[in-house]
Amino acid sequence: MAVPTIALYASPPSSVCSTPYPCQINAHANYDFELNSRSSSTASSSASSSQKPIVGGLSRLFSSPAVKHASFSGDREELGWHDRGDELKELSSSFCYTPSKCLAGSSIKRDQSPVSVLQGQVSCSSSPPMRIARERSGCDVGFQSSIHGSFRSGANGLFNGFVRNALGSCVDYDSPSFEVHSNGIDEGTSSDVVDELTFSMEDSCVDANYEPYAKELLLGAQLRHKIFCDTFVIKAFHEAEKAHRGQMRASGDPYLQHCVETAVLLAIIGANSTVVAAGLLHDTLDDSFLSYDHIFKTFGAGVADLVEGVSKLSQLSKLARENNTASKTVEADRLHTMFLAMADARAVLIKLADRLHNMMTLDALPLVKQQRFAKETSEIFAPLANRLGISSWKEQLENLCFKHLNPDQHKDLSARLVDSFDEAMVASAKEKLEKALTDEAISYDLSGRHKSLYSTYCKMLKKKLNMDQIHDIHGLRLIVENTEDCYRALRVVQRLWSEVPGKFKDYINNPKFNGYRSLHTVVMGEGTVPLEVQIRTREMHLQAEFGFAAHWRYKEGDSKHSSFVLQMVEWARWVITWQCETMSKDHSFIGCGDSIKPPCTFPSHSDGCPYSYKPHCGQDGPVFVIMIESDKMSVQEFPANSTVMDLLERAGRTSSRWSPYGFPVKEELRPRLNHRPVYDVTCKLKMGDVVELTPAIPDKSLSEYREEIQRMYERGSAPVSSTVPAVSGTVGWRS
Ligand SMILES: Nc1nc2c(ncn2[C@@H]2O[C@H](COP(=O)(O)OP(=O)(O)OP(=O)(O)O)[C@@H](O)[C@H]2O)c(=O)[nH]1
Ligand SMILES: Nc1ncnc2c1ncn2[C@@H]1O[C@H](COP(=O)(O)OP(=O)(O)OP(=O)(O)O)[C@@H](O)[C@H]1O
Repeated sequence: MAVPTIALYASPPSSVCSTPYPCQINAHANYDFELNSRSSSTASSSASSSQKPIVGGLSRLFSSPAVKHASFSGDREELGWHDRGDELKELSSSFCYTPSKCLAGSSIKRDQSPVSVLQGQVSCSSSPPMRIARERSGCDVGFQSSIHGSFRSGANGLFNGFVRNALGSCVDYDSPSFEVHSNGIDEGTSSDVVDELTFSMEDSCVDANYEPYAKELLLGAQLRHKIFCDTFVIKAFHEAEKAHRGQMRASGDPYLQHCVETAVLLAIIGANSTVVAAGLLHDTLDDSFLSYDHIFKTFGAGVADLVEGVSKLSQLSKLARENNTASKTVEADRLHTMFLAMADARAVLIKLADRLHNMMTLDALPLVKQQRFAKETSEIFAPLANRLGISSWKEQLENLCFKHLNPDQHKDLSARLVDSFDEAMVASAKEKLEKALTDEAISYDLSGRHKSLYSTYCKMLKKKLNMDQIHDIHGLRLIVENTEDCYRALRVVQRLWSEVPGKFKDYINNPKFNGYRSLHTVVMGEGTVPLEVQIRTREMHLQAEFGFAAHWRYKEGDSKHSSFVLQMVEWARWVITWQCETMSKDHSFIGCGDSIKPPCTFPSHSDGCPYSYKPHCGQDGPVFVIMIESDKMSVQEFPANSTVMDLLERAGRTSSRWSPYGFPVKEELRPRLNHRPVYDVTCKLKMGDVVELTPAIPDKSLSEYREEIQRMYERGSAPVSSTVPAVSGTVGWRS
């Protein structure tokens, strides 16, 4: 059995720097279980000699006294981490059976699907590259103007707000992420922002006065992805280094390492330099002296807003974690929606990367915290990654949660999957199919994946199957040009291998109720291992990724979502896919990415498709607000344009402390909106607002409180205890 190798070390540094494709970097099969430890020796031996010392060197340097311990924990998520070589393998769950083919140079064309970028799948096509007739500039202009037009036309709608946020990721569509100008800003950034920046090349100098560990971190990142050679990103590294200097994580490692790993995760899925820079700075607002204004002045609104967005998401996540909100299905769903709606979709992406790295390094924390984070991750962040279509992150998050929450099952299934997983078989099946398709002159895009440990576990549970009955642990997906080619390709598959009886499904002639179309068959590959082959056109594939038949909805099952939620998720997913695919483009691969690119208009249904829905830009979606009452948090849904008064009325209806008319019985019970007192209860609620309803002082505590004050005065001391807040008259504790 072939043993996977460490993803990030599989390609020589030069190729990593020049080809920022996930598939090229992730030349491995990543199983987040025992396979990792079994593969570690192979992994390290396959690492290039110039890379190996980085891990060793870092570990050495991290213990250097040069790294000072900060007086505060530094990590807002209370997470510790440590540098473990094998954890780096978890940076992607994708694998490439024949990575060299992807890199084989200009003679071999490669179609990189945007979807597969995010799914971490590999798609290499050989014989004639598929092309979509798409006038690049015309298409982009159409796309941009149509979106601009739509969100401007209904500025009041919440959905429009979301669209505007989402659009933030699209407006620099054509900016080449690696072209850096003297001001350090990506092309495509508006000139007025550029004018405001205080960036200088000197600041970005790699030879800045870094501690050795920081230098190594930067170098290590540069070896893994060329975006870290971008001066704008280096500048962000520089700021992050300054901001977090001396801070340590619970593991004793420098805090900066977490920032770099978060940014590397983003770079690997194709995020541009703005997002990667924000990834480096993502904790600076909360955990350092840096202010929004400073980030704004130094990096522009693009980065500053993203960092602020991540900070807000972190606060919500903390609130939810402390209140165990995510465990309630309805509220968890509202939280997902809120996350997507209140922030630029890219801020969610950064938060996910931050959480993924934290999950990878969870072992440094006490068990109880490990459990708490794993639980929240499984309830909030893995589903979010699923909704955004970032399958490789979703799988890693799920596998890590599984490991922490169900260690016995995890261990057991890991051991069994190690024996059943046969990467070599899939690699040779893929090669064989490629050759046969080329002989038949069928244009194709072929990708492969192995089912993740957790997905296998869930399928076994859900369908009450044992492992031998799961037929899609190994799978190939073939995307061809038209329906006729689907059937031609099917015949090729049937000629090559024998089919498992009863497993053929023709969802092209008989689409599923949700519109999903594809041919499925299971064949016996070489040996006794079944191999699932899915065959579809690009159009069918887009339908299976966006909109009605989207994979995230298929995976979530029968959940009933409002059309607002559905649209929001699809928008976010589309925006991120578009952005990452665009940024992952490498100009040396002609035609790459053009085959299964997200469509210029959203969503991607064919004309007249009954399942298609269009974003209703004038639609006012609901608002989700966090309400904290008597120390209990809930996520409440309100119609668009609701006010604080509406919230008070709703709270009043369920609280004995309120008058039958929905007004507070006691005047002092004033709400606080985002930590500030509300003076005007007619102010509108916004997505993600946090409203605290100051609890009434129970008579008992009030009298205790008075007694304590009395005692203090009797003792001649003022009430300075932090547990005894200052009072004004006889009213509440807070204004
Ligand atoms: N996006 C999307 N993918 C789907 C949908 N239905 C099926 N699939 C994909 O197709 C695969 C196989 O689906 P089916 O052939 O219907 O298989 P099944 O009935 O679930 O049976 P098993 O494969 O044995 O579990 C799934 O594992 C998914 O990857 C759908 O509605 N949307
Ligand atoms: N045969 C296949 N070839 C390539 N990719 C696949 C194949 N089957 C599923 N995928 C993709 O792999 C990712 C992980 O899917 P996963 O294995 O968890 O579920 P699934 O196979 O789609 O569904 P289920 O578990 O219900 O069978 C998804 O992005 C999915 O679209």
